[in-house]
Amino acid sequence: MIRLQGVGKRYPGGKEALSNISLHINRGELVFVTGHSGAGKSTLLRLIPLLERPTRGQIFIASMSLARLPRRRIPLLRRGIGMIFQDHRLLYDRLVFDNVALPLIIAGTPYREIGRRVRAALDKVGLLDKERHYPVTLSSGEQQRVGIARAVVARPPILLADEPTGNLDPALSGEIMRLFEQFNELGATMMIASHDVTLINRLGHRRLTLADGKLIDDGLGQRQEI
Ligand SMILES: Nc1ncnc2c1ncn2[C@@H]1O[C@H](COP(=O)(O)OP(=O)(O)OP(=O)(O)O)[C@@H](O)[C@H]1O
Repeated sequence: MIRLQGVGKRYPGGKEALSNISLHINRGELVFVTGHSGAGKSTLLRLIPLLERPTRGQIFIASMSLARLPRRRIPLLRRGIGMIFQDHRLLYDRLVFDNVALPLIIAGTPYREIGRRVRAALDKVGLLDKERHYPVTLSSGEQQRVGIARAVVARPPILLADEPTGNLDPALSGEIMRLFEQFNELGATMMIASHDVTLINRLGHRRLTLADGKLIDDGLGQRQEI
């Protein structure tokens, strides 16, 4: 589903954030991405919806080469990828309902469908009673769950989460990971970047380990030289 071949990323004027990354994530897999601060986890996730472009190598999503994707097709690529950020990135002047509805509006979903699907997504994250609230009136964990509802509402085949439990206590982190496992069981291919080694160990999914921009372990028993 997601394949990288010899991918490198150097930010303008910066050092190499990723170098020579090759990996393959199968359809329906749930994979953790771990590594020290600055190891390249966010950069790796940002390459997949083309929020950043690689400076070397090739990325394929469902066998389609991103290098060959015309610029006008990028919005369509992004509609198939739900993203969850640590800092939520909600629209604070819009109600919870409107935040979650956004991907459906962008996708041109018929109006009568929107209410039903937004409520189904809010129900899934336990926030059905908050649809008429503004995000600022919610706790950090609730805001994170609004972000998750927004990411899954259009049922994208790929979900990417960047430190989704970074600000949350262990109980809430565990709850959010269980939600992710449910989405994965429904078929979503998932990449979750996280520092939370205790939680990752407990859940026991495949783990990609980055160090200084290199993939030092692909979680398949093939440890690479740094
Ligand atoms: N927009 C940018 N411009 C220049 N350098 C960047 C940019 N974004 C990231 N970097 C650099 O690329 C490297 C990898 O950063 P990245 O954010 O991907 O790491 P990370 O593993 O997600 O770190 P953290 O866990 O702290 O979020 C770092 O050296 C960082 O300073």
